[in-house]
Amino acid sequence: MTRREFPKGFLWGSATAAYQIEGSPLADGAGASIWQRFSHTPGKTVNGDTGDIACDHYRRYADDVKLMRELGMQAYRFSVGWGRVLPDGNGRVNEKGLGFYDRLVDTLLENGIEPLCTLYHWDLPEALDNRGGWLNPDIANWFADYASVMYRKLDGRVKKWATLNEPWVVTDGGYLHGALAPGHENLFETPIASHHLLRAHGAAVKAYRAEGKNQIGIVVNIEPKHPASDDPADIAATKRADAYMNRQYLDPIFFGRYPGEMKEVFGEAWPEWPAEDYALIQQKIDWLGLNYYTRGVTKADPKAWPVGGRNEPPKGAVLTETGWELFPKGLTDTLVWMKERYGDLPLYVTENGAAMKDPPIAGGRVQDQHRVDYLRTHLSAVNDAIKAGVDVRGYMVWSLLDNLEWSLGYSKTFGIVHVDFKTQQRTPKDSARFYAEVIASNGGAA
Ligand SMILES: N=[N+]=NCCCCNC(=O)[C@@H]1[C@H]2[C@H](O)[C@@H](O)[C@H](O)[C@@H](CO)[C@@H]12
Repeated sequence: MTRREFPKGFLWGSATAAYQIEGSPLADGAGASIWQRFSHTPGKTVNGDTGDIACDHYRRYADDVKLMRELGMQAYRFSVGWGRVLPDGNGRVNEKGLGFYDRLVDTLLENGIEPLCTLYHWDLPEALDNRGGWLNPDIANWFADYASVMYRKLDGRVKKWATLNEPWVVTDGGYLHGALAPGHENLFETPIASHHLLRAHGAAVKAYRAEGKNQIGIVVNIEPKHPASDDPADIAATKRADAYMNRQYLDPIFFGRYPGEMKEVFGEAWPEWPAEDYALIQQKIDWLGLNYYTRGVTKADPKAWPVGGRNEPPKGAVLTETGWELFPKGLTDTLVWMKERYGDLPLYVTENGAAMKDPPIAGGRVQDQHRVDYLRTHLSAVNDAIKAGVDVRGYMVWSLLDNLEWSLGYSKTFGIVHVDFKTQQRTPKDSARFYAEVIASNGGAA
């Protein structure tokens, strides 16, 4: 094993999301989310899987925090179920829902684990979706009001906030391709939802500056886009794919403008926006979260909405169970690119992991060597970015637990801890043992 030095104080942790692990979606006065509705709509998820129970984390959180401590975790990135706290999406606060996150944060701190809080991880209150959701310009204020409720309750104990998780997936999955809640397939709605997500992000950051005393950022999924060949059509499609996924959200935040290719991508569906929107979106942020899984290889294809290019991993590529190419160098390249394009602000890898075909439990072990190898190569890639001068401050493995992989249900498992969904028994996999060694050696075991 090569010794890999990570900076002193590098933050090692794991990540999850409310709807994927909590269960009890309507308990204690919680309001339904769009994922409650979507997962209960026949045909929307594999096997009709829902988050009704999931990992039962709403009730088992104390044991899960204890498990994090046993693994030596220093941080835990979780998300808040907006509807649990504001059942109608705005207005009255559900104190019991807020109380869950209050207890979770205290339990984490009592166990020496830093809480990182994501305000929005895809589970919009159904009540707000019924009023247009991300298509209603008022959602920027709804989101900022909800964020302020959370700041008042948790800021100080939570020192790192993220407004949104992966706005690209929210819109590409939820408004364009219909694969995710709320399940729309509408080219015209997609850029409108994106713009309102960015305005909501800006409004929440502005609200934080008025009363927060710590740090706030945003979490984006980025993957390097490479042309399938040197055919000019492939190269042009790759540029559009890069703009659409990788630059569409951070360019407005850092430069106050969308990438020029967006007009090409959306054509007549691409709207114009007023200058004051960009001023709101451009609120200064303190840190950036990168969710990295894979790279994209783009092949020109006029039928492939909306960039006119489809993802085509090269022959011989090794794929995970979700069909994503193993490409750890892309993590190094992306971290370097983010620093060079957006400046030297603190970066955190807020998600990185893989769905692998795990062997069944045998003798109390899950020998997920593929996942160990994935983590080892990607941690090495993070270390390469640090050596290249990128200010990477932490790494959160996706995910702590096997959980509800959205529309794929429980059929795909990303956890370093196995969950038996019949008994709710947690079993650390070999990858959890490996990760515990990595943490204990500050990366040396990678
Ligand atoms: N081709 N291709 N491209 C890959 C595009 C990745 C987009 N999906 C994500 O990043 C989601 C993120 C989410 O936060 C989490 O809630 C999900 O459980 C994980 C695993 O799916 C990842």
